[in-house]
Amino acid sequence: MSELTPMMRQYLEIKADYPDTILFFRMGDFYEMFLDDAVKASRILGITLTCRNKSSDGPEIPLCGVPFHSCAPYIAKLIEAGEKVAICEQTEDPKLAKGIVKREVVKVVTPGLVVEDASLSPKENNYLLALFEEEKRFGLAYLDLSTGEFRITELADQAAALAEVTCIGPRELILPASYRDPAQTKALVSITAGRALTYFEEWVYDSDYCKRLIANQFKGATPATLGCDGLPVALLAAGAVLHYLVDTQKGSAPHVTSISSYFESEHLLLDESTRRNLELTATISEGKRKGSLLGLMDRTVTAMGGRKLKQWINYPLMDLKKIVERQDAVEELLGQPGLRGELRDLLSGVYDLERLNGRISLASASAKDLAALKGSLSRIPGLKERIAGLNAKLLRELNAGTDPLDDICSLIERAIVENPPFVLREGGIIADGYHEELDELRAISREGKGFIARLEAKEKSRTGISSLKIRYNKVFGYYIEVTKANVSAIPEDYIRRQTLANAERYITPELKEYEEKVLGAEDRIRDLEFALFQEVREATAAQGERIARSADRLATLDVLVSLAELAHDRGYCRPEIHEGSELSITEGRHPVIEEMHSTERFVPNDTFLDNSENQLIIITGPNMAGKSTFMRQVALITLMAQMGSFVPAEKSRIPLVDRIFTRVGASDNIARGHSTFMVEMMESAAILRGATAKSLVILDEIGRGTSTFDGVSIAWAVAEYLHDNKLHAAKTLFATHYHELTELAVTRPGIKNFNIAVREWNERIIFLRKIVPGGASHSYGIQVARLAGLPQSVIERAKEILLNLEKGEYVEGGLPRLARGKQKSAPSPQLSLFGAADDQLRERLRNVEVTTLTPLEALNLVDELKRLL
Ligand SMILES: Nc1ncnc2c1ncn2[C@@H]1O[C@H](COP(=O)(O)OP(=O)(O)OP(=O)(O)O)[C@@H](O)[C@H]1O
Repeated sequence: MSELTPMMRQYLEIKADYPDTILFFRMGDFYEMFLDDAVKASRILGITLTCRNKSSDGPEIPLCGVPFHSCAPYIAKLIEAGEKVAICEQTEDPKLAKGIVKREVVKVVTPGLVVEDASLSPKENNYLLALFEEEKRFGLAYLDLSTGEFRITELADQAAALAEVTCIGPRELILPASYRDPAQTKALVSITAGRALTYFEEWVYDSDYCKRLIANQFKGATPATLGCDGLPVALLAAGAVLHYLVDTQKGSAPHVTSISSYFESEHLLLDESTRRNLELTATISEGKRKGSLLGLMDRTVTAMGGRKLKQWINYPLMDLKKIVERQDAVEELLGQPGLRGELRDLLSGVYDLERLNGRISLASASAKDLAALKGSLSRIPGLKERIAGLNAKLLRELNAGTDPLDDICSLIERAIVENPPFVLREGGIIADGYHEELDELRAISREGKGFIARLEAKEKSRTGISSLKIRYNKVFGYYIEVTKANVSAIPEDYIRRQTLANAERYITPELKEYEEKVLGAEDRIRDLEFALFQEVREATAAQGERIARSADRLATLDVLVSLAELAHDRGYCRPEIHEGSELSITEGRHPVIEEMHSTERFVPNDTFLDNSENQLIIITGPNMAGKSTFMRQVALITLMAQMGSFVPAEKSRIPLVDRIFTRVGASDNIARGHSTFMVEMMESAAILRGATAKSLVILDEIGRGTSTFDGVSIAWAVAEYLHDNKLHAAKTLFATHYHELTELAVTRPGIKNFNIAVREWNERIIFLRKIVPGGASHSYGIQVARLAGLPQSVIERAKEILLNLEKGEYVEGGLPRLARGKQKSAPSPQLSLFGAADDQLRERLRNVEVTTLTPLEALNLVDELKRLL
């Protein structure tokens, strides 16, 4: 330390308090970074790394910097890379400072707490989430600082908590310090990977401290007045979020005005793999919005609407009344295409009010933001007028609850010019007529400028120098410039200030007097304008809660219009939601695949499921026939129905479903240390544990990740369990290539067989895509392999092997192949595991010559038959 300059000592002292951030250390017009920070930041930002003290005796110090007036993109880039940035400002005027200038960290920008547009995507929330665990309860609290939304919930097991975190998709996590333990770290890898992490010691999660933080943030509120006292563990997590907020934002975040809590039971539950498998908000292959259900459904025109729609997809409702209210609104809007167009036009001029509100509260909004707020609010009266005549309850409530915020609109209208500049301290923001003193100063400034123009003319004629000019620069202020050739003609009262190669610059007392007046006025104008702007911003911030409420209503309106637009474009029907058990879909389609299909017409299919005779449907059929598509479409239609959306079908009756489970495809998770088959079995186990009679279960080829015999046995037992165990008897769609499973329908009354029809033609198959009753007998795997382009020689060889396997089956039993040949009318040329023993019994009996049988032979025969059986 002793070798260091006082400034570096100050830097290191401040840095010690912010070890896991990159410290932006303000020095004049730059933010400088030193040492390890400089090395890391220069790499991420692609800027030059230099060295301080290179020539002197002291230690070499790596250094890099970014200009303070254009630091935003640099900060955004560091945040994007998952770093946190502490902004350290000079907190006293360097001109007045004795010794080293005082400096302080004024805020820490972190990935979970950014509010600048450059670091956010419009239709995605940006959450900071705290997870806390106490007595086997898992509390989650998450905040989007950019919009002020703060939600908490509590879950009873770790898997559900992790699934919820994945669904929320926070950018940054706060975890208890005990989670640094390697065992915990491993268990949490699914949520921690790729996210910024902060660990808090136990004292932060203290109930009294939490109550104090809540009272501070929410103006004296208590957990009870916020309606959150039923979620004690989640509240402690909320405390951690507030603690972090105080720590990083230094000031307050007044637009965070309440906490809303929710319970698992309020929503149709979807576990992590189901969300992924059904590609609700992102595709499996590329993780993109496009191609997902959200991508298809999103016809919103505001960023707020886009975020809300995502929430509706992630949290379908369980409350019949609320679903019907949404449906009523969608139906009414669907019936009025002209009105819908007008509403969309008006809404598309509404900026992201939630984020504007956030920036206004955090005092980071520019005058442009205020103008955008005014422009957006000015759309509200038109919107209200247009929905005023509608009948649906939700629309009437939306209308009543949307505050046009006239007072804010007219304040901004009066105070801020039409098209204000982005920079705040250069003036040009406040409108004429808003403030008397400002108007006077502006008059002086204008007049002063006019005076200078007149003075220039006067001096030209006095000196006879026609090229004489009065100019201005930052160093000398106003001056008179005369070319070298005319210098002899200058009057005596000219005072020389500067000599250039071919000109001289002068001032006169008269010029300086006016300069003072003009420049003094301009300085004052700039200061006054900034102060007035801050006043307007503060007055607007004080109405943050009202702005937030209106913003929420407009977002809902946008989503409802979007759902109506979708229903209109794609010809959807209104599902009848009911509390019973029957799920019936007529001519249902897969919403995403039908839209992607441009060449092949999407073939609609019917579905009927209930909790008695059609509880579990075994679906067989060739590869590529459309089994997965069919099952997913049933799940998606159910989910869309519970969101309040219309659905891709001619007609549908959907029971309230408490959970949708899917076990689809081979998704392995090597990162979590599980093989493909292990994941498959873990997901199946979770389904058997969690499914209820009100659930919908989609099982796509379970058991295929292991040997055929093991696979069939597991699939068989799982189907039986879901049928026999009434507590877990969920409505189930079960696709399989194990045709043996079709036999379950014989003994189990709730199990039915369906298959997806194909037609054979010249050794090829034609997919009809129609689901029909009965089991299939053939997988046509080899034909599909041929379609996929497997070499002809491989296809031929596969056919030979298949034939041998089929024949070999019967030879192994020791029975004559000829007899088997006569049996050819038997339904299945497919390798039949369970049919073999039956066939052998039958063959054996058929060959018995009863008339010549001795009693002993008869006895032996019975014994043999029993053994065969
Ligand atoms: N009803 C339909 N109408 C038109 N095309 C369809 C339909 N259903 C499925 N398809 C098309 O068939 C393709 C294969 O469907 P899907 O993956 O559902 O078959 P599968 O029977 O599950 O196959 P596998 O047994 O090989 O997994 C889909 O990608 C889709 O393009």
